[in-house]
Amino acid sequence: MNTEITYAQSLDEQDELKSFREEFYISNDLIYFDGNSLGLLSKRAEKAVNTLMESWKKHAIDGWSEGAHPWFYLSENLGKMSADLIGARPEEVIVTGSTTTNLHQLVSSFFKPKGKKTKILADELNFPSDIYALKSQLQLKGLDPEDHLIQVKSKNGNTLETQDIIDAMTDEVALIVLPAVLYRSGQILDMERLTKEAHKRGILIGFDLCHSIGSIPHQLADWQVDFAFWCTYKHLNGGPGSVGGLYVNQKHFGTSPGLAGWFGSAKDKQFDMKHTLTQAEHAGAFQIGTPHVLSAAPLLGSLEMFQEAGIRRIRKKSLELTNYLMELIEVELADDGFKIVNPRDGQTRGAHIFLEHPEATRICKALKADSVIPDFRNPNGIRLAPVALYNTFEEVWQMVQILKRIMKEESYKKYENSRGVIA
Ligand SMILES: Cc1ncc(COP(=O)(O)O)c(C=O)c1O
Ligand SMILES: Nc1ccccc1C(=O)C[C@H](N)C(=O)O
Repeated sequence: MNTEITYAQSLDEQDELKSFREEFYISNDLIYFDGNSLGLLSKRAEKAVNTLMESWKKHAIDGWSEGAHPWFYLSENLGKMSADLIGARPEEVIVTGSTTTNLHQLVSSFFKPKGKKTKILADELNFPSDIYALKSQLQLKGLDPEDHLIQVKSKNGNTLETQDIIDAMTDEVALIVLPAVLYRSGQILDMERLTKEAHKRGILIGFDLCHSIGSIPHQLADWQVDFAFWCTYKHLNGGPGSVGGLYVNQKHFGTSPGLAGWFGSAKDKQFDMKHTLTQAEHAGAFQIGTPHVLSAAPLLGSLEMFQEAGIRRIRKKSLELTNYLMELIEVELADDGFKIVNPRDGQTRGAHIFLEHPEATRICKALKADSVIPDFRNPNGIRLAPVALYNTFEEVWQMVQILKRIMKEESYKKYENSRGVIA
C-alpha cells in the first residue's frame, strides 16, 4: 500500500464530499474521530437554532403555527426529512423523544406477552441503556427478566452470528430488539434476514439505529422491520441531547401507544381537548408530550446536509476512510500490539473501527494530549470514527503517525491506565 502523505492528499482531492467539511466548526489543530459519540456542530445547524429562537422572539405562542418552521408540525417535518436515511415512508418516521424513551414507548406498545410467547430476545453486546429498558418493561408486566430476557451470546466478545440469533428465536419469544450496528465493534447485523426469520415465527422485531442512522443506508420499509428508534447526536450532528427518532411500519398504524399523551393525537383533534385520544394515523401516534423544539432545531440544518450529500455517497466515503485507516494501522503499527476487532468486509463493517490494546486507556489519554480525539470503551477498546462529512484522508494519515510516535516514544506511560468518569 502507499503510505505517503501525498497519497492521502490525492484521495482528499478526489473526494466528492470535501466541500461539506467547510460547513462544520472543525479546527485544523484537532483530529476529531469521535463523531459516532457526538457529531460536530455545523453552521447550518447553528443557523436553524437561531431561526427557531427568532420565531419564539417574534411570534411567542403563535410560533406553534407561524414563523419559518411552525413548531406544531416540526416533529413530523423532521421525520419526513429523515425517512430516506432509513428507507422508510415519510409517515412512518417521527422525530421525538430519546433513544431510551422511544424504546420504552415501542416496547410498551408492541410487547404483548400471550400464552407461551412471553419473552424478549436481545443480545449481550448491546448498549446498557437498551437492556435496562427491556428489563424494566418486563418487570412492569410482572415478568422476571432473569428468565424472560434472552441475550444472545457472542462467541468472540465482539460480534454476533446471525445463525445464533435465529437459533434463539424460539416459540417463547414475542419480541426481538437488537442494535443495527454494535456500538463497540461496529458490526452491522443482517436486518433483512433477521426480520424475515422473526416474521416466519410470528415474532415482532425492532432495531436500535443509534450507530447506523446517517452512516449506512437502510431499507426498513422493504424489509418490513416492525419498528426502530435512534438518537440524533452522533452521525446526524444534532448536538448534545438532540431529539431522537422512531419508525413504525405502516402495517402497525392504529396500534395504541403504550405510553399515551396528547401529542400522539391526530392534529385536527388535539385541541378538541377530549378525554378520549384520537391517535394520529401515522408514526406520530407514538409521540407523548410537547416536542423539545429547541433541541430538535439543529436537525433542520443538519438533515438538509444529508439530503444533499446522500447516504450512499456518505457510505462510500466512510468505507474508504475506514479501509485506509485499517491498512495504515496494519503497516505502520504492525508491532505495537493493536488488534483490529471490527468486521473487515464492507457488508458488515459499520462506520467506525475498534482496536483492542491492553494499554488502551492511557493510549487514548496520550492521543488526546496530542490533539486526536478517539473514544475509549471499557476495558481495552479504542473506537475511531473518521466521519465522511467532515474528516479527511490526510487526518487519517496524521492520526496514524501520531499514534506511531506515541507507541515508539512510549509517551502513553506518563498516564495512568484507568478511565475517567466519562470515557
Ligand atoms: C446503541 C445505543 N443505544 C442507546 C444509547 C443511549 O441512549 P440515549 O440517547 O437515550 O441516551 C446509545 C448511546 O448513548 C447507544 O449507542
Ligand atoms: N449519550 C452520551 C452522553 C455522554 C457521553 C457519551 C454518550 C454516548 O452517546 C455514548 C455512545 N452511545 C456510545 O456508543 O458509546
